[in-house]
Amino acid sequence: MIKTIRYNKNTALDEIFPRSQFEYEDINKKVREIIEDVKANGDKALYKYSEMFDVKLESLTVSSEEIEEAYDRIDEEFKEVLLAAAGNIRKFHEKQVRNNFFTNGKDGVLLGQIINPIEKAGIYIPGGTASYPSTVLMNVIPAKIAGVEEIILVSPPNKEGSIEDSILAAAKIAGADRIFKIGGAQSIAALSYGTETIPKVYKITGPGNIYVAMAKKMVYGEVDIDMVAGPSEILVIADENAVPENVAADLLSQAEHDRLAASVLVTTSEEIAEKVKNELVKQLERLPREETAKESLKNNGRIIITETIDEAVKISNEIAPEHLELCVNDPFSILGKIKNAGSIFLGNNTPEALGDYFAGPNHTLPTSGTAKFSSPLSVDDFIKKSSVIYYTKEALEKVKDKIICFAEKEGLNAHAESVRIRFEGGKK
Ligand SMILES: NC(=O)c1ccc[n+]([C@@H]2O[C@H](COP(=O)([O-])OP(=O)(O)OC[C@H]3O[C@@H](n4cnc5c(N)ncnc54)[C@H](O)[C@@H]3O)[C@@H](O)[C@H]2O)c1
Ligand SMILES: N[C@H](CO)Cc1c[nH]c[nH+]1
Ligand SMILES: [Zn+2]
Repeated sequence: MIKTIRYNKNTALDEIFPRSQFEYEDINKKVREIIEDVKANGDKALYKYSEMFDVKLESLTVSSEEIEEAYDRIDEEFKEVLLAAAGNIRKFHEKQVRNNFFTNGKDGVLLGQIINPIEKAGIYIPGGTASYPSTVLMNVIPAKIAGVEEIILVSPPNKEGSIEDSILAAAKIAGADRIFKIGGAQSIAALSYGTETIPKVYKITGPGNIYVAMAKKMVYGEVDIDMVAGPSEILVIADENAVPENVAADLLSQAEHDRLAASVLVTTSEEIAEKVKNELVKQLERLPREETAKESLKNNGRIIITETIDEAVKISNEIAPEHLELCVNDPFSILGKIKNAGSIFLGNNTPEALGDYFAGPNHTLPTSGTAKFSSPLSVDDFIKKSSVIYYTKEALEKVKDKIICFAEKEGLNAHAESVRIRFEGGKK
């Protein structure tokens, strides 16, 4: 069910953990066709794909009455949980806010950087095999803090043709502006090109399955995207102090997301490796999503045994997991060696699920090794910067010859002339 590998210095890292390339080429082709179809045929294509993959729809729009009714229907206990989680997420993300800055301008030169929110953002909330109100909070709250004017949320409808109450309630709490019942690659195409019903946005954020992740990759350039946040991943580094029951439970917490999710244990302890393996079998049986988790462990599950924690860290840095748990005696002592990971969880009492729902940092994180070059979703994803430059004539005169020299070296005489003309009336 899960492969065990003994690492030694000669083992190639791509032998240890080749992320499953399962059906990727076929999916790629299919996603491209869906995007082209939506681009050409708008809503008509959306209704067609919704019927094909999800459910036949009468309308794509969720009305504000439907949102209010859903909010009223959810139970009080869950409402309080949503509000408390939203509070933690807001508090954490408010620390990410950047300010404009300007130089003092005393020398006749004023330089600065001003921040503007992205005006329209589209947020994808997965909904195919599970419902993710937590992802609503994680995406909408940073957009709201950044000051995005129009937040458009899309999510696939359930079999009854509606969006779960919990998603709509979370959207109301977080402050989404409009909600549409459409999922998959077709919804990403709709947000990228616009249709009769769905507005085109400037940036799309939010995680999803392989169809969604590939579609986001393909529309990048037409719109901006946050990252490739695909099937979930967890890597646990464990020494002999780890608790096998906890480690197994945490590995399964991500395996249950998707048959292409990845759960990896890297440990220096043979005993922990064996015990975690046995625990996985035991705990799997109790899971309602047993089949998904089992398939995920088969596709992308690994137990890797190393000699040292440094080797474990090296492997982890190479895999660059979405979530990394450090279940070792002194997790803080190895934190400084971690180079590539979306979110890092320290010690035996910090389960990954704490980050998924409640602690405050974002759970939309880079997957598939992209933590080597990208970061968790943040307020930064919903802003953009403009530079500001102001010179007085005296200040420009001091540097004019240098600019003219530079422009002429590049053979761009119109550039040189645009500076010269301000001092010599355009004559050489
Ligand atoms: N990284 C994160 O922050 C994060 C957070 C939550 C969930 N996730 C991930 O999001 C994903 C959710 O996946 P999901 O499937 O439950 O929901 P989803 O909403 O991502 O995907 C459902 C959609 O996939 C499309 N689809 C399904 N089968 C298809 C097919 N055969 N051909 C074309 N399109 C098809 C349908 O349009 C459907 O609406 C999981 O991989 C989970 O790990 C990631
Ligand atoms: N673990 C997911 C990110 O990979 C986020 C999530 C939402 N709900 C439960 N988990
Ligand atoms: Zn999760």
